[in-house]
Amino acid sequence: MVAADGDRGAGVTVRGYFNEDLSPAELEHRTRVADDLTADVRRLVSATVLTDTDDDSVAEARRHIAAATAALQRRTLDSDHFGIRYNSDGSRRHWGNAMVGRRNPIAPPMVLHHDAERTWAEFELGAQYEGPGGLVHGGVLACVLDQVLGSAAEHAGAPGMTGTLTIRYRRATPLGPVRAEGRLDRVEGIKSYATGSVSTADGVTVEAEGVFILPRWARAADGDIRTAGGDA
Ligand SMILES: CCCCCCCCCCCC(=O)SCCNC(=O)CCNC(=O)[C@H](O)C(C)(C)COP(=O)(O)OP(=O)(O)OC[C@H]1O[C@@H](n2cnc3c(N)ncnc32)[C@H](O)[C@@H]1OP(=O)(O)O
Repeated sequence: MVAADGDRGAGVTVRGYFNEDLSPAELEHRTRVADDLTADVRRLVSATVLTDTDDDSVAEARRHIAAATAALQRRTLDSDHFGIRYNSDGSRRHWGNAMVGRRNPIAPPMVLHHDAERTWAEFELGAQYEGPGGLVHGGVLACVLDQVLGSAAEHAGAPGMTGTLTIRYRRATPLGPVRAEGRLDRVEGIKSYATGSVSTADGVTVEAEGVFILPRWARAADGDIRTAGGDA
């Protein structure tokens, strides 16, 4: 397996992979703690956008937030990012990921599902993802599609870093429930081509195609990267 932020051998350094073998009970516990905390902070973010309360209430909220931040900072990770933490059996945790990270309140979150043909997620993009008034920010939609297309390629066994992502905004996406889906169309050597879309109840709003490229360091670490196990 890949070393933690270290020399992968043959001069290959892989940043952001950490081996931490967690027992099933410990993993279940950490998952529950992460989900509960992150859900609370997401509610806080939403409330921050939508509050219309008085100054005293805002000051009160800020004191509580400062206390909460200090409590969380009593002990922190050794690194400045969560990275991809994995067990020796190949199971992985991308809990810091901006789109799917279960420890990341910025993530909507998207919970990805896979079948033989596609990867998809149904989730809510609320007030904190606003671009034009009442509508989802275009950059957020690009981020969503980057993740879904990249994960579709990865799940189909052809992972890669986004080389090129082409987005077509067909019509505006109102804030609220959305569905995102992607599929791997073809593989040419180290390049995977994926397509996908975002839709609402009224139909497709955004289409995308992406080229995902297995980077040099992963080509050197080929067995490890391509055969890594599922996410927790
Ligand atoms: C693995 C774990 C993932 C796990 C991924 C899990 C899902 C993740 C979903 C989120 C994805 C992200 O956000 S990824 C983060 C955003 N993306 C990045 O940061 C990528 C930054 N760029 C890079 O690291 C690099 O430029 C790469 C990896 C894209 C390519 O570099 P390289 O590996 O050195 O490639 P190189 O040998 O020069 O070229 C190889 C072939 O690819 C072509 N090529 C090179 N760049 C591009 C490009 N941008 N768009 C199209 N094609 C390109 C070349 O013409 C060549 O074609 P030919 O001559 O052979 O025909």
